Amino acid sequence: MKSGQQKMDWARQYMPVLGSIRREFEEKRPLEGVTIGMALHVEAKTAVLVETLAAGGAEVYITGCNPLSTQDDVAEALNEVAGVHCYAKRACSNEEYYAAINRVLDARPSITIDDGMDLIFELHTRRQDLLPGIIGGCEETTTGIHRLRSMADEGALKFPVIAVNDTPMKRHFDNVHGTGESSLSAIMATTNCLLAGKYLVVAGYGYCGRGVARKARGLGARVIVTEVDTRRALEAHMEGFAVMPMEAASALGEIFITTTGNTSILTERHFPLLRDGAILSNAGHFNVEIDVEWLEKNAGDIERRDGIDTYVLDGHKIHVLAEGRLVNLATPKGMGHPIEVMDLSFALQALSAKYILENGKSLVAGVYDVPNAIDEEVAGRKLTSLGITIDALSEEQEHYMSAWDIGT
Ligand SMILES: NC(=O)c1ccc[n+]([C@@H]2O[C@H](COP(=O)([O-])OP(=O)(O)OC[C@H]3O[C@@H](n4cnc5c(N)ncnc54)[C@H](O)[C@@H]3O)[C@@H](O)[C@H]2O)c1
Ligand SMILES: N[C@@H](CCSC[C@H]1O[C@@H](n2cnc3c(=O)[nH]cnc32)[C@H](O)[C@@H]1O)C(=O)O
Repeated sequence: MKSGQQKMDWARQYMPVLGSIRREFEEKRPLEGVTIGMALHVEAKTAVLVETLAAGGAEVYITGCNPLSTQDDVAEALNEVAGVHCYAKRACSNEEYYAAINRVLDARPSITIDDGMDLIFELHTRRQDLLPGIIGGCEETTTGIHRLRSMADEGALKFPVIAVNDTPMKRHFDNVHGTGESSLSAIMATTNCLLAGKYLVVAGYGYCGRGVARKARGLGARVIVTEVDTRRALEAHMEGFAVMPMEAASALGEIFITTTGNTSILTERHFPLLRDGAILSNAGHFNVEIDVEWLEKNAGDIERRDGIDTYVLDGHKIHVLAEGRLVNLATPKGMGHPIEVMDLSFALQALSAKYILENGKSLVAGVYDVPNAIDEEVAGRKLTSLGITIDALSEEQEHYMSAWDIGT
């Protein structure tokens, strides 16, 4: 077996939820004749989602959603799956990246599945001619949904999109546990540095940030949190983390992980304050949380290793991992989120794609929650796969929970 197929085989065995959906898809073929266009991180777990959609009868066209996260052997293996066409390539240029997005759109998909909204952006700008053929889309990540909501607010969004990220079965597991574990393991595998006892700065205490902060504390790091939201800063404080502005944290931190989805978190204001040998990484969105562009232009000297660029500023070394792109996916050692976590996220994607096919035509353009029934179904399937049973409300309890006239 070739390495890409071996990776898919490995992932498949820890994806019981998607496996159960695949068996149903094979039998009922709910996506028969549908063309799906996708831009996701092309690696083994994504490949298992793709083969599940193809098993449901879809013709799938896929490319990457990040120039550094594609695993070429998996891309090759995907091209051998019947009904699948994969255009992703690791370390592609910006031009190649958008050319591949356009090849996916050339297939005239009626459903889109995005991670970061690059397909939908292209459709609403340079490929508007294809909009009438779109039934709807699904979006995987927080920043993609921020962008979609801004489009919807301006009346610019032209079809319904399911906000897969925002449903509990996604963000409470993928963003918290997935980003927490995969970012730290990628940093450790890339640097071989110890976390125990180190000052580790987490920028942003949202779903991703709290996962990173908690798991880093579990490994013995001294965690500092930076925030701009008063309530989240207070939550971090009461969880026992030190909270301070980034300028103060810059002088203390030994490892930095940005998880804000915002821009300009570590910039020329902070670089001169950093300790010699500080390690900077991003687990948020795109390559704008750390101002790598400024470092590239202003560093006295630059040394490049596999997954680590070292910038020398006034004799101080600043190490940036994965060119400031998602550290858990874009470092050569980054494998992305753990398989079991992506099993949940991609089960939601498969069921949401089916939902949008069945219901998209009756929905007006806008951003929609994953239907609660799908969220509950994924949780139920996961519990079943674990052999865990839970209690059910009795009639008396159901009545009590919905009554307003029963007091002290
Ligand atoms: N690496 C991954 O695999 C992965 C996984 C899931 C999500 N993401 C991405 O991570 C980012 C965060 O996602 P999330 O679900 O945690 O979002 P979130 O909205 O829950 O959290 C982001 C937090 O960052 C804070 N923030 C914003 N600007 C800040 C600033 N200047 N300084 C400090 N804090 C600031 C916000 O107040 C918020 O609390 C998004 O871009 C998302 O797309 C990455
Ligand atoms: N395309 C942007 C968007 C952020 S990706 C963040 C998303 O990646 C997803 N993700 C994380 N790990 C994996 C993985 O291993 N395979 C596929 N998707 C993943 C996860 O669900 C999360 O919402 C960028 O590359 O900067």
